[in-house]
Amino acid sequence: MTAIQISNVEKRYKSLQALGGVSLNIEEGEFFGLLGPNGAGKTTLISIIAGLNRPDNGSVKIHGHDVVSDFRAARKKLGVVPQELVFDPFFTVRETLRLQSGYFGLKNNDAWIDEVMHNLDLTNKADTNMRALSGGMKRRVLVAQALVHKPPVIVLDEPTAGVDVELRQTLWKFISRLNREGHTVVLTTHYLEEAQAMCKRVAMLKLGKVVALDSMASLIRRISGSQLIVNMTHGDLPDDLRSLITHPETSEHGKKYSLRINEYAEVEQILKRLRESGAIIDEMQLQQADLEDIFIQIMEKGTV
Ligand SMILES: Nc1ncnc2c1ncn2[C@@H]1O[C@H](COP(=O)(O)OP(=O)(O)OP(=O)(O)O)[C@@H](O)[C@H]1O
Repeated sequence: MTAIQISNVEKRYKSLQALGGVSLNIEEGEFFGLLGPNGAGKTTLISIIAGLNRPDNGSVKIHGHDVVSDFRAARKKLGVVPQELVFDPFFTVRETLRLQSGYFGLKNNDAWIDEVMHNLDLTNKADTNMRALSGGMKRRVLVAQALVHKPPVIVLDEPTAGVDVELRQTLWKFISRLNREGHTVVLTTHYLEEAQAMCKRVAMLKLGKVVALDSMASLIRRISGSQLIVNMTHGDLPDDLRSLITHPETSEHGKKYSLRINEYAEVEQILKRLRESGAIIDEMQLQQADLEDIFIQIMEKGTV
């Protein structure tokens, strides 16, 4: 079944086209990444998915329920962790989670609330007032709140922005477990390493349009080859190797270059040529292409 069906969604803020006809299908059980630079339209799309913002055109369905015409049913299937920390400061953590359960008509939800708190390392803060929590702890509650009704679809809008390593690990462990148990997860993040580690498929948005949509594996494959980074204390790159330069870098000691290589055998050839030319290599590094390289290429050139 399709977990989230986004069909030709358009959204305009006065003269600004925030979303220019976005279509995407996210299947049940996927771990999906929604990536893009600031202002690409990710949060606008998520707020439309969450039913908090209306599209000017197009539609979104969660497990077949339209987020506008069938809002209540769609909302039950969905847990959204928003980017901004907004809370009622007068309640404790447990009260906040009970209230949220009540919003979904769930009574006697304490066993699950306890489990969620335990998995997010919140148990010892259960009776603490929200206003007394640190930012990172508040973010944990925000995640817990999104999960109180065990939604089959979980959407996280930059859940790790400004949080420490410990929370990241706790959060990813729990979210991965939920994904393994069948929950669909949609994630936006500016930490591309995180997206590369977690997401099986990604969409990249630019100025409100989908500019790439593919599995992580084939996106990574699309960018050809790796790079050999050499730092030379003596000599310089021979002319016949200059066409391999991806970007010259400045180095305090000697000359530093990143060279494009398509297969490892080429490393040997390059080193041989450098030796023949009298260059002395001080430092050398082999770097695999990663999601960040692809992201930069797609955002700059529109394709890889
Ligand atoms: N309520 C609003 N009124 C007017 N313009 C808005 C509003 N919300 C968003 N925008 C604009 O719409 C565009 C898309 O914003 P959006 O927040 O969806 O991007 P984003 O991809 O989530 O960015 P970020 O990575 O910075 O969170 C931006 O140009 C933004 O300034």
